[in-house]
Amino acid sequence: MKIEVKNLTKRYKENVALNNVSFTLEGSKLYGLLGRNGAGKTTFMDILSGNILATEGEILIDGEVPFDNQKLTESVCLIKEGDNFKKDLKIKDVLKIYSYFYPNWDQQLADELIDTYNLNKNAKIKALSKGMESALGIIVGLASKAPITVFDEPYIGLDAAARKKFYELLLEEFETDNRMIILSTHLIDEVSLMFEEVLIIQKGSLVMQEEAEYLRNSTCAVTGTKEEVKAFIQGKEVIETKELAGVMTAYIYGNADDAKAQGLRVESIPIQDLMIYLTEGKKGA
Ligand SMILES: Nc1ncnc2c1ncn2[C@@H]1O[C@H](COP(=O)(O)OP(=O)(O)OP(=O)(O)O)[C@@H](O)[C@H]1O
Repeated sequence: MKIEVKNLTKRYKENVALNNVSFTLEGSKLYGLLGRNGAGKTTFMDILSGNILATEGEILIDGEVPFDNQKLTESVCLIKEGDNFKKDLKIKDVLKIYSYFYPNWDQQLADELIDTYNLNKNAKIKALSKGMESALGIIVGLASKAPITVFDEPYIGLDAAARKKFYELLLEEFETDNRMIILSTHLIDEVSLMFEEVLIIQKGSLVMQEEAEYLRNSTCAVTGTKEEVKAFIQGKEVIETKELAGVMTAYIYGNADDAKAQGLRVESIPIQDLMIYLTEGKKGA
């Protein structure tokens, strides 16, 4: 499916959550939607899911506006950080409701995942721990088989092992199904290797949209003595430098194969560090 975001603005009174943002997402990819607190990520996901209206501009899904459009809302499954389900329902009721709503619902997958996450189908939502409720969100999101599935920080309260399971499930999903998944997360280091494309939003504006592979190949971190690194980065496009006890690391754009020949250590830059740099507006050396 194709999502076209055109000059999208959302204002809450004087608060501008999204400011004239435009971009396109297309095909079955795992998108990472990143940004600091309050950047506008959730607002974008709410408009995409047809939950709220834009103030100006629009989002088109395969050419149509999602608000009040049942065909499209059946194609988009948004799982939020919490409060996805009514507290008085039982897990089995939640599964039934979602199975009616999503035409591609996969009951077998839902049942398998209920076992995987050790949930009791007869338990009420209000009796679940935070982690259990998050697990149910993940189960519903995956079993919905919605062509566009959006996870907004879906794992509050989930421990590291349960999160790892979620990442494995996401990857399995990609091997077997054609669907676009948008994952918004602050745990970037845990998932960045899975992203195929990364979007970074800062204060309501898009500051970067790039293929993750390109990011990995077009930037690098070079480490060595302060003198060596300073000499090496002369004339290069530097993102950031860090120095500790005479050892310097420079994040630069471009290929640094020649740095290895000079005895410098060359590594890739964690996407999390790029995000912090881009959203803090730090200057390079
Ligand atoms: N219902 C609302 N009423 C007023 N302001 C709102 C509302 N929802 C969001 N905002 C504001 O819009 C801006 C963007 O919020 P949003 O929740 O989209 O950010 P976010 O990137 O999802 O943040 P986080 O990573 O903390 O979840 C913030 O300044 C927020 O205070």
